[in-house]
Amino acid sequence: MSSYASQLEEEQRAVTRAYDRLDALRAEARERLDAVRAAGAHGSPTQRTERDSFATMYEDRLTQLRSVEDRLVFGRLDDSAGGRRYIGRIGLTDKSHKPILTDWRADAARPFYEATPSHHGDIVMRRHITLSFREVVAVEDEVLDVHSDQVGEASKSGTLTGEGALLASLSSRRTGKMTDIVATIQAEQDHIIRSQMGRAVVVQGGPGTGKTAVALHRAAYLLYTHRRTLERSGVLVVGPSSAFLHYIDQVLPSLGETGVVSRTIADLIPGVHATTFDTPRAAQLKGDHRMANAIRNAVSSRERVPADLPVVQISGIPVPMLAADIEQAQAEARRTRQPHNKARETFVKSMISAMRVRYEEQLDYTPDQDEINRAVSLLRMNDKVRVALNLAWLPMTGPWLIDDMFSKPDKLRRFAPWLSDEDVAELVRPKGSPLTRSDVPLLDEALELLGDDPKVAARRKRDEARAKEALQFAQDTLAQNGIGNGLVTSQMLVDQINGDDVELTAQRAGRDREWVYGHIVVDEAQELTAMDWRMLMRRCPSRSFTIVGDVAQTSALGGTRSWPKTMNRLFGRGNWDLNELTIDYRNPQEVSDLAGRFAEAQGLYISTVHAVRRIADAVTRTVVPDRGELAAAAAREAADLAKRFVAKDGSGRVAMIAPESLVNTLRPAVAAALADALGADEAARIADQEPWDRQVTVSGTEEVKGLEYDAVVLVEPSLIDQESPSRLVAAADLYVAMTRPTQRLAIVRTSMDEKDLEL
Ligand SMILES: Nc1ncnc2c1ncn2[C@@H]1O[C@H](COP(=O)(O)OP(=O)(O)OP(=O)(O)O)[C@@H](O)[C@H]1O
Repeated sequence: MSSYASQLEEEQRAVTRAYDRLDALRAEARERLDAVRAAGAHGSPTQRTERDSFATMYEDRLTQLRSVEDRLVFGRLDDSAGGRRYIGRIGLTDKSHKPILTDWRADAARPFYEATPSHHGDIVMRRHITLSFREVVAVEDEVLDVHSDQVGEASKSGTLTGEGALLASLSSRRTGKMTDIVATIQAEQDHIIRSQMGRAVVVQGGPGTGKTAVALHRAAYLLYTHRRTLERSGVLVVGPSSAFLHYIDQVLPSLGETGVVSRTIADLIPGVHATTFDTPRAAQLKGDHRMANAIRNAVSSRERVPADLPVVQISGIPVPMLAADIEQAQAEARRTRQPHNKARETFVKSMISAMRVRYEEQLDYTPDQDEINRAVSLLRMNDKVRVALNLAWLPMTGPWLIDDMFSKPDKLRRFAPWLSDEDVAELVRPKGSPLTRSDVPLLDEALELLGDDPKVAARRKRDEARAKEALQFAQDTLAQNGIGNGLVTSQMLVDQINGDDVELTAQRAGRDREWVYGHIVVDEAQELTAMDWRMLMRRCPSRSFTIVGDVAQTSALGGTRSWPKTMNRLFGRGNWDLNELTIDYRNPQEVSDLAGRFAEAQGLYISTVHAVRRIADAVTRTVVPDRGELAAAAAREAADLAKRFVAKDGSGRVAMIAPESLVNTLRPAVAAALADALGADEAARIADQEPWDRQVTVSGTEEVKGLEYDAVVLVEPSLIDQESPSRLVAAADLYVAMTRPTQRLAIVRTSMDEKDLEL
């Protein structure tokens, strides 16, 4: 047997041992679950609740143990004393608590990602283990201490290499789902993943440098390291679009973390889902931080002294509503510092009592309590009083306030006096228009000032009471039974019963607008406006953020083009750290160079990136004489690429990125070309796929943010440029489009287009 084969065999034994242990733990959890279920619905209510809690706990444990099946073990560290530790997705120990596998997030796993020949501590060799299902198919060694014996051994057995594992993972076909990178996290990425919680960590990096990957692994790392805190408060991941959230949704579960809430800004408020978009200019105006004042003005305009104040007859006595009483009652209500709708209760109470005093003043005797009560209830029921009180302090819902403000130009001008006439014209829309993506932070601001729906408040109170009761119950159960057995810790039971399980936390957080998260991860953060940021800051007052983005890819007019400017304002100088990622793992060098040159020529500030792979024919160009031939040529190109990259097993992705005005013409052309090139059945299979999971797509530039494909067909770029709201936005959008492919970039354009824009 060759020595390489014997190395594989040796590792197979270690890997089999880890899987055997995993199987045993699964069987144990399964058995316990069955036993609990078999007990059925018998016993006292206390026993039943106890059994339910155990059942949920074992189910969760089973889910976790199942989710780590793929690539359970991927590394090994050898130390100078001859010790070995295997690195994997989770930590495992044998029955006598001896370690079998070290969790990638544990401190002991750090050198696997961070050790270098110049800084390796007592680690002398790092081994990458590649599995196919449960079989070891490759091992590669990096020797960190050149003086150690392992150098000779590794070179003898042919396992000595450098970046094979990384390059293999980068060249694999795209599946439409992002995969985790635990096995190949690079040192500059690891440094960010493991950085301290409690501060704002900003990650700037060019396209494909792993910002998204790093942000998600950091979330998993923080959940592991600060589980106690984050289990209670939860982690929120904010992404640019639902398609993007679909793309990343398997990364955290594959790392054993299922309890994270992921949302776009458009659906961050429970029960609200904005599906329409403003024009770029309107979105910019709405994103301006002064819009917070506009909302405040809109609310306070409903706390005023009406011009006509009524005098009402109560038991034949004229009772006036006085401006001075209104002012006094309003001051009292404001002093409560409660939101508008809640503070209104104080206002009304104090007004009724002021009017009662006015009533009493008219009498030449002292009324008894009955008479006073009668007068008060007559005042309360009086229509004129009710109308005047509403005019003085109107109860409102958030959506109504937003709708009202944007459907009345006079009001908008009054609440936002900095807007020009053109701005107002850009923003005004018919009453009853649907809520847009850029309305959402304004709505959130309004809800903050108005206060929540009373129903939501009541539910929160109930939840709190229930959680308190459950805690007591958990403590009693533990005291009576004393549970554990290694599989489930007593703390898990308390959390489980108390509803502090991460998954439950996520569910509760997701439906509570006022939920305060322990950490927020923001991806494509350069696109957020000042109002978006306000919405996120409210959700994490501890200011523990991971913020990743690229200021050269900003396409929102109100987005960020300089991190210091935005971050100093949000967190204060010195309270945030800027990290930079510099290696492009996605694009072939030829694509990365072309995109970089273009962006620079357009005046974008771009991060320097170094692409790690070369593919000689990565960029191709097709020029047709005129627009009449464009669709057919582009569709042919897409079909050729589909033939090459798209497989029946669902792997392989091709995207056509085109000017918005051509998308509707291109879609049928691509469908027809696919049928020609791949046959009707295969074309139909692709057409039937869910839009976010389709193997061949046609879209504008906005939808492809953060995503990646094996091949991209970029159509008529100068038209994309012309259709953009500004030159910089156009440049950023084209930069994004060009940097989506992992293998091929095909540019298809007319000769006119070629003259208009150098690329
Ligand atoms: N250490 C790594 N090992 C293996 N693959 C990696 C590594 N780092 C990044 N990648 C891969 O590189 C690709 C690009 O990563 P990612 O999408 O996180 O980049 P990004 O910086 O967010 O890009 P963009 O700004 O263009 O959205 C992904 O397929 C990711 O899995």
